Amino acid sequence: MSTYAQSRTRGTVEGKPASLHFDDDGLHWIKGQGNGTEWTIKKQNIISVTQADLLKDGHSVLYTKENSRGLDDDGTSPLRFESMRAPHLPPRLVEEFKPSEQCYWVGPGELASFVKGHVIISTGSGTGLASEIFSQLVEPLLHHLGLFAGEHFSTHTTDSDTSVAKYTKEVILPDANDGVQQSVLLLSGDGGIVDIVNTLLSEKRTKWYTKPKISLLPLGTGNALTNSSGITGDNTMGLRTMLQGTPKQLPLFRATFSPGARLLVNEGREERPLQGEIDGRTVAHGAVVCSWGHHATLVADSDTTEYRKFGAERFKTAAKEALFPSDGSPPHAYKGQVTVRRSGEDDWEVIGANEHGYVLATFVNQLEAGFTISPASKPLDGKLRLVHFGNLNGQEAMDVMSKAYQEGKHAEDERVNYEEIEALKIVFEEDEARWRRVCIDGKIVRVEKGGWVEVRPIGDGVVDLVAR
Ligand SMILES: Nc1ncnc2c1ncn2[C@@H]1O[C@H](COP(=O)(O)OP(=O)(O)OP(=O)(O)O)[C@@H](O)[C@H]1O
Repeated sequence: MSTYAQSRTRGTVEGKPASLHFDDDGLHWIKGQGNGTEWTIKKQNIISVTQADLLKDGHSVLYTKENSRGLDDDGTSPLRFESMRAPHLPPRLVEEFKPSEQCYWVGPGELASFVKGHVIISTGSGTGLASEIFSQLVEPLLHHLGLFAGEHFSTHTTDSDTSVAKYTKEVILPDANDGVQQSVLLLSGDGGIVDIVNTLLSEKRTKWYTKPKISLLPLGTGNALTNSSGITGDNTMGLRTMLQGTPKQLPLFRATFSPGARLLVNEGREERPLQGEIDGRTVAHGAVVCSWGHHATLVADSDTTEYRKFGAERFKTAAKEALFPSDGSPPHAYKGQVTVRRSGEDDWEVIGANEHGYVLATFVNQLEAGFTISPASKPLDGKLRLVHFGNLNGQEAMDVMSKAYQEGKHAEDERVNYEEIEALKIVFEEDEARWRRVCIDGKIVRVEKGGWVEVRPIGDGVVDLVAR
């Protein structure tokens, strides 16, 4: 007798007799007496297994299915939602994909009486697919779970780069300050989280303040947070983690700037004052990265409508342009003084000479899927790590950066300083403004001539991130 025959479970699929089998590859079933075609739902596509309401002992398998897409990515959601009613599922499958009882999005129950639900759809994130993915994948799932807009959650779709901050200030913060528990489903890249966190930290919080729980779906370009916090890694666009994950405090850093620092918006054409101020100093908060040099330049130069069409490729294209300028000149040598403070030490130590290529402090393991910038970083460990190299020529810099795509091998390269730090300070000695741009989680801050930035982790969190 085959292994399949020995391990199969007799049951039904959509009301018709079938024999089912679950293994590391997924859920397989054969209709009827067990000698027909085998059907499979791949394990990586399974979102969850829930109790089917019509059948007391029955279950539904909730999963994603690939949409066929045009070669030119025509704006269709890559995945759509599907479900399959099947009582008598293999017990291992039911156990492995049981949703968390603490999750608000599992369906209307006791939690719905005291938790408020919000869905934020960031239309400007990534390649602009958030609305489409909400309607083809997320909303059908929520409907299946018995959750409806207006009744169980409020929906907010962004129409500008200040939408998320405004919604946070006007809707989420007042309730958080009154001690109301809130679950936020955020369809965006890292930028959406940064907007929420900076708004919450720049306003007054009461002693009743209750941290909103955020489920982040990877709808941005790099999606550093989802790729580094165990939210992705399957083919459900973060929905499995939304239903099965646990809320964990999101570690944050504070970047304190000299007084002339300004946020650059609208493809760098406009500037705005920074939102945050603490003890009279200008600050910005982040959960991913603070950088200066090639990284900040390539993020800033590629944040245009034209570049955004390329998705994560935009970073590689902009990197080539930064390292091999079209006039044949070498890459820019960034002038300034970089110092770090290490754990248990009072003194600041100077890093490198006064010309730099790459200066980056991060909490996360990957800045985009497969680009392992900090191989020692564990999900949400809150440890700040420095990645630095000096003024290398274009080919050398490209060699070093390419190693980040080989599981973070650049960290072992002797040209790279890679270490855990407590704080980083940069004093800029550049005349030209474009070489004084700093990246904070994808946002760009330009510092004035002779200005500085200092970065360190902060102890208190303001949101929890649902992660694995
Ligand atoms: N309708 C809109 N018009 C203009 N800006 C928008 C709109 N919706 C969202 N935004 C802004 O666009 C930015 C998108 O950033 P986000 O980080 O979410 O995506 P990304 O940059 O593509 O991804 P990542 O940071 O993960 O690489 C955010 O700052 C957000 O405030």
